[in-house]
Amino acid sequence: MQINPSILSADFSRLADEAKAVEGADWLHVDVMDNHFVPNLTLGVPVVEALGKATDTPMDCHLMIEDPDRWAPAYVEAGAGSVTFHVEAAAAPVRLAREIRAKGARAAMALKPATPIEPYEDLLPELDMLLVMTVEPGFGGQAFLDIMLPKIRRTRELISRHGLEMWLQVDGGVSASTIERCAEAGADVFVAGSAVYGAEDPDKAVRELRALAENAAGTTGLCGHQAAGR
Ligand SMILES: O=C(CO)[C@@H](O)[C@H](O)COP(=O)(O)O
Repeated sequence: MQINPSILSADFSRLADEAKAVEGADWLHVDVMDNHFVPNLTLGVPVVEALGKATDTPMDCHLMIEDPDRWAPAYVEAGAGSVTFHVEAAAAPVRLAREIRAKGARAAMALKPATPIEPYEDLLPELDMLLVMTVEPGFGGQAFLDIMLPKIRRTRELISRHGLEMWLQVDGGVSASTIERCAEAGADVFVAGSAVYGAEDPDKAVRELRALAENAAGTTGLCGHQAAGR
């Protein structure tokens, strides 16, 4: 059970300090938005490079951009340990996943709420993680979409059926009141923005979310950076 705070909800004028404020986190979730794939604009390669120098927590870069085939490798070179591209934006998802892995990072693929998992079942062995979006991508602080729970469950079933070790991440509206349902449905990596950075003590919020997820799933897995890495 891994908790990845989303820096979209952090104070961008103090990014390095905000990254250090969650050192008990498994990964730092970095939301890259280009104002084309999603209606918001955040940060790019130079900021990821700078963040990597500011924290020991590995970075999980979620690319909400057009043409990830062109840009994703640059995020690995900038220091991302995991790079997620959207299947809706990728021209050649298998080639891209192989390229990310060949460069030494974990390869992950994201699905927007209206994108089903079933057409992509055969791609699962090419991936280290699948991200089921539980809000429409673009903004933090949105309400969790309960209607995504069956998709989380079906995705976990497919992963098990193929005997894969891959992680199943959820992102959007994850909080103390929704994380247990996600864990019960089979998610094991949880992105949380406002629930972490909106808390008085972000690191404590990470620990509390992890405990809720572990209890819900009946696990007591590794925590912190022990669980991260390939
Ligand atoms: O990718 C996104 C939004 O597109 C997320 O990573 C959000 O940043 C999560 O924020 P909360 O919903 O947890 O506040």
